[in-house]
Amino acid sequence: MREQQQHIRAEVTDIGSTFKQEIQKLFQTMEKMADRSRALEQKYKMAMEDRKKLHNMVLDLKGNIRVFVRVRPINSKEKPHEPEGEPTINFKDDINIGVYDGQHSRRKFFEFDQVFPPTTSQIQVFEEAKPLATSTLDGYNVCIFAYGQTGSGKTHTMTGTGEDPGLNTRVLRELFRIRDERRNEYDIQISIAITEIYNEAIRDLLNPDGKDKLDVRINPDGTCGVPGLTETPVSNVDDVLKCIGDASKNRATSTTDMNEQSSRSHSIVTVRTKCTLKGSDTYIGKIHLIDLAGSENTNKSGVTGQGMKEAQNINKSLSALGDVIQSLVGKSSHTPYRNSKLTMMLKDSLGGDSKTLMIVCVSPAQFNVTESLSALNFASRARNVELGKAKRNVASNN
Ligand SMILES: Nc1ncnc2c1ncn2[C@@H]1O[C@H](COP(=O)(O)OP(=O)(O)OP(=O)(O)O)[C@@H](O)[C@H]1O
Repeated sequence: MREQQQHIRAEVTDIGSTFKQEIQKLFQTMEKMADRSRALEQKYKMAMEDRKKLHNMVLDLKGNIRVFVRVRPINSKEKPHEPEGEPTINFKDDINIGVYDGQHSRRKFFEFDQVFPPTTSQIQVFEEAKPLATSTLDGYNVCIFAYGQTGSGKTHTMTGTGEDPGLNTRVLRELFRIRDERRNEYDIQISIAITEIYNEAIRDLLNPDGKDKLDVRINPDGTCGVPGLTETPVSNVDDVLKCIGDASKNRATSTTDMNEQSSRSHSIVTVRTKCTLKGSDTYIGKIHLIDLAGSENTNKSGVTGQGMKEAQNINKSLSALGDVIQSLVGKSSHTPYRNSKLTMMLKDSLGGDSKTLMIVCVSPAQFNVTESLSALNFASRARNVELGKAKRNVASNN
C-alpha cells in the first residue's frame, strides 16, 4: 500500500514537472511569437509610412487633390450596424475604409491619403494638414475644404469649439508660429477675410452691413478675387479669434431634423500672406479654409419653405462643384467654373497651381449609408484630379 502511494506520488511529481516544463516552453514560444508580431507590426507601420511618403511625392509632382476622410463618433440615437450585424463603416488601416452597403449586401473599400476613425482628436487632424500652413507662407495657393452630408462633422472639423478648436484656428496659430520663427530673415504680413455664400449671394462676414453687392472676379491671368471684400490685417492669434468670433455671429445657421445647428451656407476663411525675404523676393500665399454647407436629402432633414430654398441652393452649388471635379478628372477643354459662386471662388484653388486638401466628413450610422457611399465615391473621383505641380507666387523686389 505504502509502496503504491509512493509510486503514485512519484508519478504525480513527474507529471507536475513535465507539465511545468511544457508550460514554460509554451510561454517562451508565446513570447517569441509576441516579439515577432511586434516586429512585424513595426515593419508594417514603416512600410505604410514609406508608402505614404512615396505617394505624397507622386501627388506633389502631379498636383493631385489630397483627400482625407474623417468619420465622426456615433450618437446615442443612431445604429452603427446593418440588421445582419455588419458594421456600416470599418477601418482596415489608416488609408483604407470599407462601407457595408446593406442594399447589395457587400462591402466596398476605398483608399484615401488618410482615414481618421471617430477617436481621432482635432490635434491629430491638424498634424496631418499642418504642412499646408508652411506652404502658404512659402507662397503657394492652398485650399482646405470640408465636404460631406449635413451633420457629418464639417463645422466640428473646421471651426470646432473654443476649448478644442478646429483647423481654422490651428492653421492660423501655425502661421503665426512660423512667422515668429522666420522673423530674423523675413518681413511677414498676414490678413484675413471671411465670407459666406448664402443662396448664391456672397456675404462679407466681417462687414455684414456693407452696401456693396459682392461678386467674384476672374482675372485674365486665371486668378480670382472678390473686389470690395473686407481684408483685416491680423498680427496675432487674438486678432484672428476676434475676427472668427465676429464672423460666426453673422453666419446663417438653423435647426434641421439632421443637425441642431446646421450651416445653411458655405463659409470661407481666406488668409493672405506676404512673406518678404529681407532685401530680396516676396512670396505671396493664400489659403482658403472652407466649411461647405452639407449636402442634404430634404426628405430626411424635414425642411420646408425657406429651408427648402436653402437646401436647393446648397445642393445646386455642390453639384456644380461635382461637375468641375468631373471635368478636371476628364481633362475637358472647358471647366464649368461659372456655374456657381462657389466654383468661381475656388477657381484658382481647384484648377490653378495650388495645393488642395479635401476632408470628407462621414457619419458612421447605418441610416446615412447611402450618403456616406455617395460622399466617398465623389471623393475618390476628386482624388484623381491632376492639377499639375503647384507653383509659388514670387514677386521680385529687385
Ligand atoms: N469628430 C467629432 N467628435 C465629436 N463630435 C462631433 C465630431 N464630428 C461632429 N460632431 C458633432 O456632431 C454634430 C454635427 O456636426 P457638425 O455641425 O460639425 O456637422 P456639419 O457637417 O457641419 O453639418 P451641417 O452641414 O448641417 O452644418 C455636432 O453636434 C458636432 O459637435
